[in-house]
Amino acid sequence: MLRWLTAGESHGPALTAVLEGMPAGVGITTDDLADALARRRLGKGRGARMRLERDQVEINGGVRHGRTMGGPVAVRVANTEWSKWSEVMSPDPADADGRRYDEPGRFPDRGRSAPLTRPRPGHADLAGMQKYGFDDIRPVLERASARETAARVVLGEVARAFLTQVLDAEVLSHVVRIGSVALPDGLVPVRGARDAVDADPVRCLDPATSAAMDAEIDAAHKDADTLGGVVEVVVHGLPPGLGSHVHWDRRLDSRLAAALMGIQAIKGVEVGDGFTTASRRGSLAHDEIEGVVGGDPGRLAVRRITERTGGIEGGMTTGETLRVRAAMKPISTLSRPLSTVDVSTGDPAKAIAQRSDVCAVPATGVVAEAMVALVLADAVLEKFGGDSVTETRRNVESYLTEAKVTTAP
Ligand SMILES: Cc1cc2nc3c(=O)[nH]c(=O)nc-3n(C[C@H](O)[C@H](O)[C@H](O)COP(=O)(O)O)c2cc1C
Ligand SMILES: C=C(O[C@@H]1CC(C(=O)O)=C[C@@H](OP(=O)(O)O)[C@H]1O)C(=O)O
Repeated sequence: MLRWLTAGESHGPALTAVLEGMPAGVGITTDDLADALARRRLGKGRGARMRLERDQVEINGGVRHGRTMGGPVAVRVANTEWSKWSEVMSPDPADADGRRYDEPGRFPDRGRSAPLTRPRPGHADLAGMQKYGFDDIRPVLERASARETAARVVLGEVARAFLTQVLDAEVLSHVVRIGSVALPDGLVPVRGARDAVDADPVRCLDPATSAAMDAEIDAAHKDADTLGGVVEVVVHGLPPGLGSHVHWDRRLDSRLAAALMGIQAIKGVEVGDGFTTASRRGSLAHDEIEGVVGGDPGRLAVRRITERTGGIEGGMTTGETLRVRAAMKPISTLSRPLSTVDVSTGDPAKAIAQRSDVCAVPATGVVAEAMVALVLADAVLEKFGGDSVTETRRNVESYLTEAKVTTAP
């Protein structure tokens, strides 16, 4: 069983990520993690912070000479802008001279240390203040911020390496909607399409749609507004039988949905054709099955004729391409801020409006890949076990070799 945890604040010294349960022998390097973090910074619509800041990644445990050792993998992702925030976000109450950060007059111009009291509708600000009894939004926004997704992406990269090395599976994502602009139905990235998708400014497969999405972001930016959209994660190379129909929390679709919903600003999840399927008749909703000639003698090879169900039936992978979507709401920090209440006075006010992303949908695809990779790595270990990559791979091979019915590629 895989377990993972992240810690750290948006403007803190570093994020910390821990992944427990990864077998030994997974090939992973600091450069692999840095490349994954660089992908998360890509994409049109990100705010000034993405240009100013750099991720500094360091593996602090669980990996030796480029291979996992079976112990918890610990990673630190430092923030190069920390020096500008070291007083505001100091973990200790006083500096080296013993002067307290909360002493009256300590911050004459207040600046970043001034209490934030005008909660943004749509962010975690108000509910977080109410829940934890804060009179300042700062401690809420620091942890609610999607800066934390950098920590998930490094762990997801370890999971991705495991899936590649055990199954030759490939996890990739693409953007299928930004605001009102949608990719035409039926365009799904093939194996190996990741670099081409990443090279596009909005991580969209189709150049004409990409240009329209680009223009949509420019228009929202000009209007001091923000946008959401939809990302799709596609996984090639999974065997049938990950997850299970026998209990709600063993269903793979339930686990994927929870993981995707756990990403900041995700408000909807769809498996395969999901919501569209709900409007179809049964005769056009499912993937009919056919036998494939020319398979191994003595066993049956099958495939689905269409790809509507997204590669999951009964909470289990079918062996077809897995396809899940996540819908992201528009960013809630608007430079033309929404109405709110100043909680220090009770007066009507405009919400805090710091620099912010206009659209973070392309980056969210990379985060969604990480979450899907973690859930799938967990499901692979649940089904096949193994304390080393070699052992897990051997278990996969014997399952596939002995299967009476195989899913044809
Ligand atoms: C990659 C990414 C970047 C984001 N960037 C911003 C941002 O710049 N400004 C903002 O207000 N929200 C941003 N968000 C969304 C907030 O983090 C999110 O709305 C907030 O934590 C409240 O959670 P909820 O939307 O799930 O209710 C981003 C989300 C993601 C996934
Ligand atoms: C820092 C990241 O995203 C941040 C996520 C975020 C939010 O509210 O979620 C708000 C913005 O930060 P700030 O308010 O400091 O400008 C984004 O830049 C990142 O993705 O690395």
